[in-house]
Amino acid sequence: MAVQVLDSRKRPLRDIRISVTDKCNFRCQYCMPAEIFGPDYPFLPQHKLLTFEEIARLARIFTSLGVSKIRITGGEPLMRRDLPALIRMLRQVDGVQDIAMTTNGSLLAKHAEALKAAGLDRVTVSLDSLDDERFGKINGRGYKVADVLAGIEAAAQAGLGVKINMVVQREVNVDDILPMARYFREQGHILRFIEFMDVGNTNGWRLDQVVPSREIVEMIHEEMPLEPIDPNYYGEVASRYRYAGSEEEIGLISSVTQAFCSTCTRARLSAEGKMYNCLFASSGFDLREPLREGSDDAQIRELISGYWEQRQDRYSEERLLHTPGLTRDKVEMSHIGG
Ligand SMILES: Nc1nc2c(ncn2[C@@H]2O[C@H](COP(=O)(O)OP(=O)(O)OP(=O)(O)O)[C@@H](O)[C@H]2O)c(=O)[nH]1
Ligand SMILES: C[S@@+](CC[C@H](N)C(=O)[O-])C[C@H]1O[C@@H](n2cnc3c(N)ncnc32)[C@H](O)[C@@H]1O
Ligand code: SF4
Ligand code: SF4
Repeated sequence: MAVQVLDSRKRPLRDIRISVTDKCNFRCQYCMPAEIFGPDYPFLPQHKLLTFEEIARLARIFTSLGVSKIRITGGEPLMRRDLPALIRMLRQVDGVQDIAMTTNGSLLAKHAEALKAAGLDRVTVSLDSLDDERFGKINGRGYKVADVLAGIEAAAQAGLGVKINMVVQREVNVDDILPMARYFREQGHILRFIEFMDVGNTNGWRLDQVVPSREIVEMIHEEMPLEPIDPNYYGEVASRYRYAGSEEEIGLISSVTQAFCSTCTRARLSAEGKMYNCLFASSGFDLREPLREGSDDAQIRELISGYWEQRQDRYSEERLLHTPGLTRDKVEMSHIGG
């Protein structure tokens, strides 16, 4: 029977987001700008990555503390070899109710069936534009929209649940909001609009580039009337809206204009085995050393619960109080996976 561990603001630990690699085949400017993440960038060497056995062991310990939802992420998680083997191991962990993966979709067509067969429940595919030229610039490597759409199609065909994530930036892809909404409504997939966030230290974030969710809702509502609907579960990141008179819906992830820290139940595990209590944390808590130095499950469980219990993080609620220019050092998004 799992024990529910609470942080200093009484928030339970429910989700663990596991990054399986810090590498990616894309170079999205808002996450891994090519000028920083170049050929000499010191990505993690293989021996520093948690093995699948180590990840599965940690997952068992996390579920004993109340976690029931696992999200696999990266970097690009499909860059990690033999990912279905990890999914198979996680599927066998008692207490895991939901295994999802966030991916850029470019390699998904090849792997969707094997992932489903291994026990993956659903994928969230990131796509910021349906226009090839714009998308090629956004992903920094000229990848085509068709590659990602093929991945989405293959995932749906394989029987995986599918959602789409779109990061919206004022001077980049506001014109894509309506075409994306129309297209994914037609396809029957939930599209979620994410406010551009100041993750990491290198993505050149500016508040004036953030398109507030309210504005996105108004824009869509004018063409396709929307009505708000209740969250699916406590602490859901996205606010949900339904196209009036239908079952089709969209989501808005408003980390900048309507922070949701007060119900944040998410811990993150980096590919090298550090636990982070916030997407914007400056440092993580190393679990790889105790794993490799022979600590038993009870000792590691104690370390994890202790680290969660002292958690006070609520970066997004405080963001706009920070003095410009005095920002703190933050972990990179590609390191802990969003
Ligand atoms: N600031 C902040 N942003 C988050 C947090 N969790 C997710 N996000 C952002 O929201 C985006 C969407 O996250 P997903 O992983 O698709 O959302 P999710 O809540 O796991 O989705 P569902 O399980 O489908 O409800 C991420 O890529 C991040 O950019 C969080 O705890 N804080
Ligand atoms: C870091 S990526 C990792 C998984 C995979 N590579 C992908 O892109 O889906 C996870 C999510 O974070 C989102 N993301 C990255 N940088 C962001 C930023 N600065 N603001 C908002 N969302 C961001 C991406 O769009 C993606 O949906
Ligand atoms: S958002 Fe995802 S696809 Fe884009 S650079 Fe980051 S990790 Fe890669
Ligand atoms: S900013 Fe940190 S505490 Fe707030 S919702 Fe995001 S991860 Fe959770």
